[in-house]
Amino acid sequence: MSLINRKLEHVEICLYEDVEEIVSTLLEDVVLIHQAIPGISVKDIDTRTSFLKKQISMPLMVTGMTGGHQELGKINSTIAEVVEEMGLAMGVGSQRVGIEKPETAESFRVTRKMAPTAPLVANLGLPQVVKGYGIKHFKDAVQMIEADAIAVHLNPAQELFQPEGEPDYPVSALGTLRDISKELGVPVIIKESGTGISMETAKILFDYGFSIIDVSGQGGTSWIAVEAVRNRRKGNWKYNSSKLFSGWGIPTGASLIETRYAVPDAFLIASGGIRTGLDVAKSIALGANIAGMANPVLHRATQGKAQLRKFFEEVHFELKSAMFLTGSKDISALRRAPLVIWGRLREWVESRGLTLSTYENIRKRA
Ligand SMILES: CC(C)CCOP(=O)(O)OP(=O)(O)O
Ligand SMILES: [Mg+2]
Repeated sequence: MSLINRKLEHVEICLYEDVEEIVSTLLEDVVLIHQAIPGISVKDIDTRTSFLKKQISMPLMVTGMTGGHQELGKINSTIAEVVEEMGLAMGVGSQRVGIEKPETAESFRVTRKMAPTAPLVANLGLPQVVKGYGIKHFKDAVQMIEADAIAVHLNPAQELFQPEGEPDYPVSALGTLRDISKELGVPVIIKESGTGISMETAKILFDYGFSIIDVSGQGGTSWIAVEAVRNRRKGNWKYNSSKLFSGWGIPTGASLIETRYAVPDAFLIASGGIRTGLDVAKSIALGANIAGMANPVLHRATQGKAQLRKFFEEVHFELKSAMFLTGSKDISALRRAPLVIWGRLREWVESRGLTLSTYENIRKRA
């Protein structure tokens, strides 16, 4: 029962405890340049793009959050219905519980039932590959939601501070995952979980053949902070240390630049603290192919479909607003939109030995 309880506890903590925005994404240090003659009309703006060989209405996916209990299945169902209606993409939470507790698989399966055509992303953790998960587990997870891809989550910081965590992350697991991916039939996405991907790690992922990367940086939900709450509730000795590390990780804006710099041809998903359509626009201009949101969607989903629909409509308007005011008629134009990187994000880039002029060329070719 502890695995299922952890799934329920994670969602309850993300909804009701203070575990977000411990530090900034540094996206506030990205300024899209205003153009007083945009040269286009808002009505002509095209926000569509493609993801996993399907077209989506704007470069946004709901990144994997939950599943593993009937109540969590209701959340997946609500999100999936609105995602399908609005032409977006969606991931599910770790399906380890759906495999180890088959009675909970319906809480994942409902996602494809409610989103028959949307791009859907399955989810398993690299710790499970270390623990022996093989091609059958991966095929089961993909089949469970008829997924278009599977995200393999990297969560070493969360596992380290989780009371029952499994902080084992040998590089050899990537070799095992590469072998699995060759037989799987759908692409493997590598996603972090709120602490970001560095340029060193991006290079290792690329060397092992993984080039669809969700950076999931710091600035949104801190999963170390989530486990700190669990430690507090359980009186676990790790509590103080997990509080100390709650802001650990690479801010999303910095992780996006590092990953794009390291792997210029990767398909990049920018998640971790993406809260508005302006964040989405900045992420695309900075080099992401699409953006990802989780916790803000979870909050609206628990308020009902109408609230979630209204939220996505606001995000779409904010994205179109940034595109109009930068004179970007479509997503490929937005990717080349002039921008300034200043403040701490500029300091981060320079102290990591990256040159902004080189980055400018890289981000525009993506
Ligand atoms: C992926 C992470 C952000 C949330 C789930 O962490 P977890 O260790 O509970 O996931 P598992 O059920 O796969 O162990
Ligand atoms: Mg785990």
